[in-house]
Amino acid sequence: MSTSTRSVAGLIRRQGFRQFLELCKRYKYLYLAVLMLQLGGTGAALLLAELSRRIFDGGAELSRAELVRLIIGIAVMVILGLFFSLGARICNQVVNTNIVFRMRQIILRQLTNLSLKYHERTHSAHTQNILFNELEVFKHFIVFDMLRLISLPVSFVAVGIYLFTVNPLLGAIAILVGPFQLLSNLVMRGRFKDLIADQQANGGEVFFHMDETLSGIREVKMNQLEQSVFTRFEKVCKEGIRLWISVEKMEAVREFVRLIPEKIGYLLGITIGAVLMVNGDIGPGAIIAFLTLLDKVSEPFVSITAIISSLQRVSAGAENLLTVMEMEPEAKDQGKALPAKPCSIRFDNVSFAYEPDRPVLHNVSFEIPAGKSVALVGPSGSGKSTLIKLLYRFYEPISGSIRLDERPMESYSIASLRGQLAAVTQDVYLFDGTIRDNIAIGFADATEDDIARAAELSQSAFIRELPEGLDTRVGERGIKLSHGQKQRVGIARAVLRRASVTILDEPTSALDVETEAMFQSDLPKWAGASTKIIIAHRLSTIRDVDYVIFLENGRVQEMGSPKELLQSKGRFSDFWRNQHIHEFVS
Ligand SMILES: Nc1ncnc2c1ncn2[C@@H]1O[C@H](COP(=O)(O)OP(=O)(O)OP(=O)(O)O)[C@@H](O)[C@H]1O
Repeated sequence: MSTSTRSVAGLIRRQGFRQFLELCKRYKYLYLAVLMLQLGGTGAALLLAELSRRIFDGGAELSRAELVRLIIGIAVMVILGLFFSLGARICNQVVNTNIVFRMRQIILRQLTNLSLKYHERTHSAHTQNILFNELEVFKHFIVFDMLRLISLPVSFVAVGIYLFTVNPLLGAIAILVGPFQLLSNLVMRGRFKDLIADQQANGGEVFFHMDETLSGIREVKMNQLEQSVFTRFEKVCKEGIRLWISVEKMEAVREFVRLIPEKIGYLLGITIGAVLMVNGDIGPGAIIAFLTLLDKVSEPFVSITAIISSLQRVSAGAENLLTVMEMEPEAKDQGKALPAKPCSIRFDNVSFAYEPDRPVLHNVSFEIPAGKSVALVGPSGSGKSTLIKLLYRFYEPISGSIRLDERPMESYSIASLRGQLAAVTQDVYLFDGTIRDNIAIGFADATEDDIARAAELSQSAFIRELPEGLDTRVGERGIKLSHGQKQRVGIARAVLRRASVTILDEPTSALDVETEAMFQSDLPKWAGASTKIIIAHRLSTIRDVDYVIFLENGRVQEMGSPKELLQSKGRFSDFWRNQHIHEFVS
């Protein structure tokens, strides 16, 4: 982490930080209400001190009526003070709740707008850590400290002036206590920031371990990894305990240092006040006022101390959050709309690499005429899925171009491009909702007829047999459905889209032979006239396609109709014979 990022000044200059500060503007009236209530509280405290001073200075000379009036005044100030603090607390909580939820919305929106590249490179636990741990650090600053920052100067000046008028010497002591308290922020500043950064990193590790264990719970159980998972997690937790205790100790030491000037001020005030009183320069009321208000004068400095500490926490502990906020989101709406009709696809010398020095595609060129079907075939890792990712514009080619209907794909908006692509993958992701929700995902206005047709064309007869039919809940990731049933729902989803391009990543792998055959023969019916790209691992899937593109090590080795390629006895034919000898023979 760079020093500039970790310095408070560097932090304030950062765009990610300012974006959150902007959020505060929305709540300016609530902040104002809190400010007024806090100032009301300071006013009540001042009057309380003044009334107390009058009682003690008046002593035996006060008439009964005056004494009663002063005591009633004190009672009113105490009650007002209570109500001011109640009101401030409620407003504070309203701001707090709003800001936390809005910050979550901002961060989630930013995360969903970031490219797939970011998400493929970042562990989901890391992202969750940002959403929870780092956000918590930020929230504390924005919600609590910002509010205190506003009321600080006013109460300091008001109380300071009052004490000065009561007695300049006592006033000076009270005012000087505060600035000395700021020194506590210098205590182990660098070490404090290092610890906070380590603490946040450890928070990320905790999330990482929990996420890995729970996401892979089936593998953990099948391989009896419970103990080793627990042992590793225990180590991370021990480190967490060490770091948290170290931070708390450091905070305690800083608090101790902060209290020293306050206590010295208290002792000095009592001593000097007593001398002045004995000499008859001030009455006992002045000392009472001093003691009542000493806290109030130093309060702003206590707040500044907390704010600086909080900023130090943010600058060291919210680095990932700020980095994410400053990333460029996908510009999904720039460009013209891709027409809703089957389109031709042309790859011209496309090369691509995920990592700079590891090319995955080399000068890939092919063309798929509009409405035709093409099978992408090749050994594992040859780059088939990568071609699809480029088509979705999840990544950009390093060189070469991809054209849709003879126009560069960059000329179309990403939103319309993705809207015209329908993909069915082997591993269909179902959201926790009903089957109907999962089929109609992204199509809020799909009619019952559309959904029923999609279910029918995807051979999803099983839905009718479920007691709640389309309203059956599928559970987390569709856990309540079999693999084949999930795939049918995925197919129904694609059918509903009526997209220009249909992409099938071996979608029938989990279907029984009979259903697969029906599915294949119905392909033209459900995929309509769309251009079809099929990633194939089984000969049965590609028998009827118009063209086959055989990829190997990121290069197109052969192209042609399935029959031609099988007859030519080239690389594709060899590959197929080796991989699918039984199917081939049959
Ligand atoms: N997100 C990624 N980051 C880095 N490398 C990747 C990423 N995704 C894929 N690769 C690499 O790119 C190469 C091509 O992968 P791709 O998934 O396109 O192959 P594939 O032909 O679809 O394989 P399969 O048939 O096994 O699905 C592989 O070497 C793979 O390791």
